[in-house]
Amino acid sequence: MSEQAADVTGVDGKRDDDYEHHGGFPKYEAVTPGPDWARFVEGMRTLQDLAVSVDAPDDVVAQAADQVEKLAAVLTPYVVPEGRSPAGRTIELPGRGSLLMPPWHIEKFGPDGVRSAGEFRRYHLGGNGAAHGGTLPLLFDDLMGMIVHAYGRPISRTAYLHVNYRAITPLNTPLTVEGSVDRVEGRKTFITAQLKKGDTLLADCEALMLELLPGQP
Ligand SMILES: CCCCCCCCCC(=O)SCCNC(=O)CCNC(=O)[C@H](O)C(C)(C)COP(=O)(O)OP(=O)(O)OC[C@H]1O[C@@H](n2cnc3c(N)ncnc32)[C@H](O)[C@@H]1OP(=O)(O)O
Repeated sequence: MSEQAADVTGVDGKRDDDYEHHGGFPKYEAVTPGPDWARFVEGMRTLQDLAVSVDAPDDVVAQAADQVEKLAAVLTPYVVPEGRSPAGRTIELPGRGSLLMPPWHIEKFGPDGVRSAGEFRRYHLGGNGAAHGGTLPLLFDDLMGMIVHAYGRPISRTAYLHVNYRAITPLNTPLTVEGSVDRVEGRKTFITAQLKKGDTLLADCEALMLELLPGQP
């Protein structure tokens, strides 16, 4: 696995030193994992979709449970501390290679904003074919973290995230989410973002990201 430091020099000229010393955050570095990581993550996503959508006979469920337990036993010896797994740090993969994140890919990343595109899958189902309402704040919150980082602001945490649900968010349909910094006031970064299907607004979001003080978790 090769590692490279993320470029954390932003529009206000803040460099790695500033980045590393704000808050109690570990430094995350982008990685390019081995060739099977992408296949592993996509396979796990398929399993997540299946785990929430099958109604299989007991003997089939028993077989699946046996195999899942074997797989967990294979992986357990390799658990590492936060920030050391490729999950969440593999920029080129959907959801940065993290199962927590919807499998969306970054299309634009810079001080003028971040845009990401993808689909919600069966795993994200809420009811009646629509994405679960809780998946949208997850998508927006992760986007806010990327926006504040791409803008060159120091490590910040979400103080509030206000989501307006404007229309049903469908599954298995190409969507985009995009946002940018509106204004900065001291420690506060105000950001707005929109989730769209084509030109149709599905949801919009306003967030306050607060720069962490030294030592804040
Ligand atoms: C590559 C790696 C990139 C990593 C990016 C990470 C992104 C992570 C995004 C997240 O999801 S973080 C997880 C969700 N957020 C949290 O768990 C945060 C929990 N809350 C806290 O830790 C503290 O409340 C927080 C650090 C956000 C603020 O605590 P402080 O004690 O430093 O702030 P304080 O209460 O003194 O408020 C500072 C200012 O912000 C204002 N403020 C704080 N919370 C507010 C709020 N909720 N609404 C409006 N204003 C708020 C507050 O009024 C005040 O305004 P003024 O300076 O004008 O007086």
